[in-house]
Amino acid sequence: MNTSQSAYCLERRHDLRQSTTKKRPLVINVLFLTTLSLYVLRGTAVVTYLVVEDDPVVSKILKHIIRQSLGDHVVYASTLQDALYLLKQHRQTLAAALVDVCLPDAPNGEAVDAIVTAGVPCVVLTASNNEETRQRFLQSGIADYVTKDGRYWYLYAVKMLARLERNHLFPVLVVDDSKVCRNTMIRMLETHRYPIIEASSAEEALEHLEKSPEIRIMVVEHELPGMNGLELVQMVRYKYSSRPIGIIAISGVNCGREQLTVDFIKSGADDFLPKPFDHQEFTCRITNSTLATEAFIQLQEQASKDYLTGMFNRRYFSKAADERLDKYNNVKNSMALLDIDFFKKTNDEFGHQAGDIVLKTLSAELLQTFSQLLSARVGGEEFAILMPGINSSRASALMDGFRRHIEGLLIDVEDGDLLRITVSIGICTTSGGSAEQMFSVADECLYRAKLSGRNKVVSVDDD
Ligand SMILES: Nc1nc2c(ncn2[C@@H]2O[C@H](COP(=O)(O)OP(=O)(O)OP(=O)(O)O)[C@@H](O)[C@H]2O)c(=O)[nH]1
Repeated sequence: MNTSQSAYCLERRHDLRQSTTKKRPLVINVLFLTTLSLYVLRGTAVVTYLVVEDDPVVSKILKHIIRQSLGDHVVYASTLQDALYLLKQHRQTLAAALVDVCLPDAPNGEAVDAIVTAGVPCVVLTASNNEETRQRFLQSGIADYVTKDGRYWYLYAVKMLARLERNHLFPVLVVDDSKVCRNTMIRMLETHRYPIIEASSAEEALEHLEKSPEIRIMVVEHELPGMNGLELVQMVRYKYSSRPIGIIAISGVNCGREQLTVDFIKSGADDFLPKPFDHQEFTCRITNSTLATEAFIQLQEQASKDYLTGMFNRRYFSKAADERLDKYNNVKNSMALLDIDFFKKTNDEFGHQAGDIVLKTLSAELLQTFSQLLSARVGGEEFAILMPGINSSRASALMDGFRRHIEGLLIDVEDGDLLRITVSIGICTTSGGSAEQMFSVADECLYRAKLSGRNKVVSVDDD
């Protein structure tokens, strides 16, 4: 490429940056029943929550809170009989239940027992703050025990229902050399629907973390054979610094506990819990850690993804591309830059919303076609695809196939308008170089594709 072309490229990149900146739910109303069942669509799966409550005032408050936080799909019932009927009806989709202890036909928690026996995570709602009753239910396998002590407790109970539905996404690694202690913690965690992985030593825990990057919470006993819990926490925070893992340290050692707590927190533990601990204290701390980890994951997502299309953004692409290229050191790697042709016209003629639909459609096509590859939206109407280990001719064939696919696509932009678009693609192939260097060469090729008529693939193999 000559100098004037390069200069044009820079100008064009500048323009592009400027342009980038512009930038079945099922409702069942069963009258006269006061069992509440929620049907919430999460993706394609229908999730049902069951709430059993006979007090009309409490039911009304719950209905209001649930509608605000979980959805608008509520069914009521007030008796054990109704609860059993709904349990049977919705067994396949029941995510969790909120159950009153005292019902007209079940005054001693029989409904709670039925729900627990059916294997549904259960939050008990009760007017009684009796310690004996609390312990009886906790030992029977309920997830939580909430007293009817005002609005904030109802809010908590409903939040807990939602939590129970999501906990399966947060595998917990339990690290303790005592099988008895592990089993006790596992029983508590199971009532909250956490997937569990066990380790009896720090070394075993590290193996699990290496094999299972989806581990989100780690409970670590300090006294372990070999490497101790504190050293394990230090190593995990060092080795997996960007991984979202909530860590709770535990210890039965009394002597020097204050210093141990401080050491753990300084080393990256989020919490410290002295043994022995109460069922609820343990699960509350696990819940807090899960919430913090979930918030961290959301922040990571927001920082790495494009809001409109859900694709990765340029910042994430550059970093992740370099990491992938490092693993493909001595082979040919390719990177493609793809840009929609005359996209300004689409916006001008059909409106910005139609333009957004085009961008979302193209993104979905890219994600589906290149699901095994790293792709991203790197500018307003510009996308990048990294093809590690793929040579120039293969990369050109792949991209030309995609170009033709897009050319043949009819995009429904609502209002009955069906649009056709074309894309121009530049490809850089090289056996060395950083993601940014490849990006720059691919951009020059893209410019040439545009200049020579658009709806084309232009590639360069720089070796
Ligand atoms: N609808 C929509 N348009 C966007 C978005 N981001 C950038 N654009 C538009 O993308 C268009 C890019 O226009 P140009 O850079 O002139 O390029 P073009 O019209 O595609 O022409 P060539 O690339 O030369 O074929 C501008 O109209 C931007 O407003 C977005 O998020 N949504």
